Amino acid sequence: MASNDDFTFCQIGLPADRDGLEVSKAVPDVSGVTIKDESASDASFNQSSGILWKDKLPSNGISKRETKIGLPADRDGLEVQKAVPDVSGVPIKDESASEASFNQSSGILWKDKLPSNDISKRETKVGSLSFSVIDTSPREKLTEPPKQVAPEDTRNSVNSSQQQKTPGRKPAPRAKVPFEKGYSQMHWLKLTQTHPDLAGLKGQSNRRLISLNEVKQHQTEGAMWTVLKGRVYNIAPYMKFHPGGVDMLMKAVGKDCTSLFNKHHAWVNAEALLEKCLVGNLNDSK
Ligand code: HEM
Repeated sequence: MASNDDFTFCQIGLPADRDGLEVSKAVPDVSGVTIKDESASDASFNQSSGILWKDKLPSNGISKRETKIGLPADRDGLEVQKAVPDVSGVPIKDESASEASFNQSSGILWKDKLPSNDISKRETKVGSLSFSVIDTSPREKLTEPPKQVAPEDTRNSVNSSQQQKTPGRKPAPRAKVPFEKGYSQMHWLKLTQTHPDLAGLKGQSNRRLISLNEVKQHQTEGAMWTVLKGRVYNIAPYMKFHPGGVDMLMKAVGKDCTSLFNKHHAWVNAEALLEKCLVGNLNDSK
């Protein structure tokens, strides 16, 4: 095959691996058939001649046939379909359909998104092979050169299509702070497993009820208490490990930070992360 690039070959009837589809697989009995680009020396498409392709059969073959489409056309707008005659019962349909899709059940491999009046289609039969050559380039293209679009217009049209894709609001930028060496989340996990008393309980139970007033009194370097979802934690040891930075976490000290926490990362599993920092439960009554 001289140049597969010029054609789209389709197997009708037997939905198969699209990528692996070759003409030899789709038409098993036509080993003598070659399909060549018109410009034999140059494998590329010859725009000036407007010849799209021709198919030849060997001298012992039934006939030789050339198919031409009159005017040069947009290469991208061309499709060549090959049909296996055994499955001629399967209709080649919907070339003019308004949607491009692969329909497994009908065996149609593709259709193009073009209005019906834009398609010129020729069907030929050579021996056991039938060919459809469809010129899908819009008619006006053949007569009129493409309209020049002013650069400003192009920009506008790009912008408008981008606007359509972009949702109304941009998501808030992430505010993660690069961690200091030795203060990654992995290091924190290790510390929670090795440190004997991160909460600073000094033997006290972590089930006792703590008032908000007591929480407020713990704002020193070694004991920074906060309330999160009804539990009181000493977050002092976690300060430098907090991915949002020390400054952010400092806002939680001495008060109930539940709403702040949820505002920034409701998905974070603080119960697990701060398990070893638990001091007690908040006493709601006071
Ligand atoms: C008190 C317990 C807290 C814990 C255990 C905690 C834990 C975390 C974790 C694990 C992350 C990384 C999230 C991710 O990668 O998706 C994070 C990020 C962050 N945290 Fe916290 N945090 C706490 C409190 C707070 C508070 C009170 C604030 C705000 C005042 C805050 C502000 C942030 C910010 C701004 C980020 C970066 C967000 C981002 O990456 O988009 N955190 N925190």
